[in-house]
Amino acid sequence: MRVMGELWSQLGSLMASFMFVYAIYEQFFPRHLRIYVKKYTQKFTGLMYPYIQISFSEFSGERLKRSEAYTAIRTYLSANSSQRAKRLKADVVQDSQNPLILSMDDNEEITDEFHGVKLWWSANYTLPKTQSFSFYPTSEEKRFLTLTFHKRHRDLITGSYIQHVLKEGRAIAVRNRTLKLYTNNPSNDWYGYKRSKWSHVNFEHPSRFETLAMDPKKKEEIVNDLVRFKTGKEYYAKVGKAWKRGYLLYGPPGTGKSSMIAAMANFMNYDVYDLELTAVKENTELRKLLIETSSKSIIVIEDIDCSLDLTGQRKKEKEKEKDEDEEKPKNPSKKAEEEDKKASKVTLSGLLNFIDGIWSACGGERIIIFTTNFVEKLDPALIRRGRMDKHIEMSYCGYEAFKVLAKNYLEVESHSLFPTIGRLLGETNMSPADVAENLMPKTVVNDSEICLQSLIESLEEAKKKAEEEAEKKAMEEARLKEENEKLEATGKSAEEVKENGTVH
Ligand SMILES: Nc1ncnc2c1ncn2[C@@H]1O[C@H](COP(=O)(O)OP(=O)(O)OP(=O)(O)O)[C@@H](O)[C@H]1O
Ligand SMILES: [Mg+2]
Repeated sequence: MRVMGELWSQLGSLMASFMFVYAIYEQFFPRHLRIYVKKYTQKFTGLMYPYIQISFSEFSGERLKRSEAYTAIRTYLSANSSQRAKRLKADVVQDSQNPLILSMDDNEEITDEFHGVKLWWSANYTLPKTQSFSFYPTSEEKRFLTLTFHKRHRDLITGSYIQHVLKEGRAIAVRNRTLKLYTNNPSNDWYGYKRSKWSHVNFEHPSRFETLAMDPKKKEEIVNDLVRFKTGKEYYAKVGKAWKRGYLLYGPPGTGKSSMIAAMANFMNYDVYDLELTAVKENTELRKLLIETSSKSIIVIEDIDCSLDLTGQRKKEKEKEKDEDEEKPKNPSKKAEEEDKKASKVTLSGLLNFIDGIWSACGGERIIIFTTNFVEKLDPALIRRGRMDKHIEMSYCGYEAFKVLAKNYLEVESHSLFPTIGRLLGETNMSPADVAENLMPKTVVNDSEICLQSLIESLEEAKKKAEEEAEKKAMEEARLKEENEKLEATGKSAEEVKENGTVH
């Protein structure tokens, strides 16, 4: 004990002398001299120190994008560290197959071995230069992983080991992958505690191509297109095109546009980013959201005609509004507020840049899908080929599509009522959603005949309704035609009639 006590006191006085010398050095040595000394000390220790260090930062560039290498290495180390590291960090990921994820804690070090060579990995972080007190991690905290190895193994490590780690990390990530459905947060939440532009939940949609009711030829064409895209990395590189593809899904409500997106995601094993454009204030925000999406993903903008002021129709309406505005002056402050609201929205050119600007190539392997009920309303610039490479029409239920639904819902592949249904489907428009609703069993007993009969009744009703509406329309047209003919006969202009009342 006495020896220990003496040792401590000697160490204490040594530290005190060192601090004293350092204080004198700091005080009396000019700054440029100190830099000089530091430079040569580092050079000298570099000569003596036989190890090489490589660091991998969490974010590449100016914190724009999470580094893919960092993520892959972290995954590799998480898979290996739980046995080797002594201080582990536990993350509970609720929506994962394996909810408890263990990884090495900050400032912890683990060893790895490659072809008999030993190397060290450590997880580190640096704090921001200007510190302010906060309960939450600041956005300036920089995390990085450091790899240390002996300099005589430089070629092996930089040549094969790092490639091995990245490959393994990516493979582990694919094996553990559960599909995610992301939705964008309002920009006010981007820099708070959560610091996240996208929120996600597990994507567990049951829709598959097998359950999708549509023309089998069309379905096969889409599946082939997707396979070509997935396996086309070299092809896209060869022709100098960014590795992405745009689909425009259009058709009446309930024809399976959203179901098609889910089927695509399940088929490709891609995450889905459901982009709510109305929550995006401006074009720069749109770009930031895009950069934060990962590759192997589908970016979806549903009902594009409703999300934005992008349609020719709406532009005209806006012009009309403008004219009206000029006529009756509004409360000026309210008007300014409204103008401001309009100005802070995403524009068509912003969206075009989002789809095919240079930023959209970051990450690659991405599919962009727009859906709309009214394709004719969209600005042609938005949907031209090259942007939306493939236009897919989701139409009313045909006979082939009905057969898929009957098989899925009733497990029936043929029935004596099928021909009647086929004829009625050819004569009237009914969405697959409505057909599917009729095929759902109404009682606990799953009687396919009752369901098919109910579908026939609905189809007949729909047909009758459509015929009545067509008759009404024809009568209205005939009345208008007659009125026009009378007008021409009297030689009066339409304006005159409007002013003086109807023609008799
Ligand atoms: N082609 C289809 N194949 C199988 N089921 C379908 C199909 N179309 C619609 N359905 C059924 O109808 C429901 C609604 O379809 P979905 O949401 O995909 O339509 P939508 O075209 O996206 O409609 P909206 O234009 O209103 O968004 C789905 O949950 C699905 O059960
Ligand atoms: Mg939909």
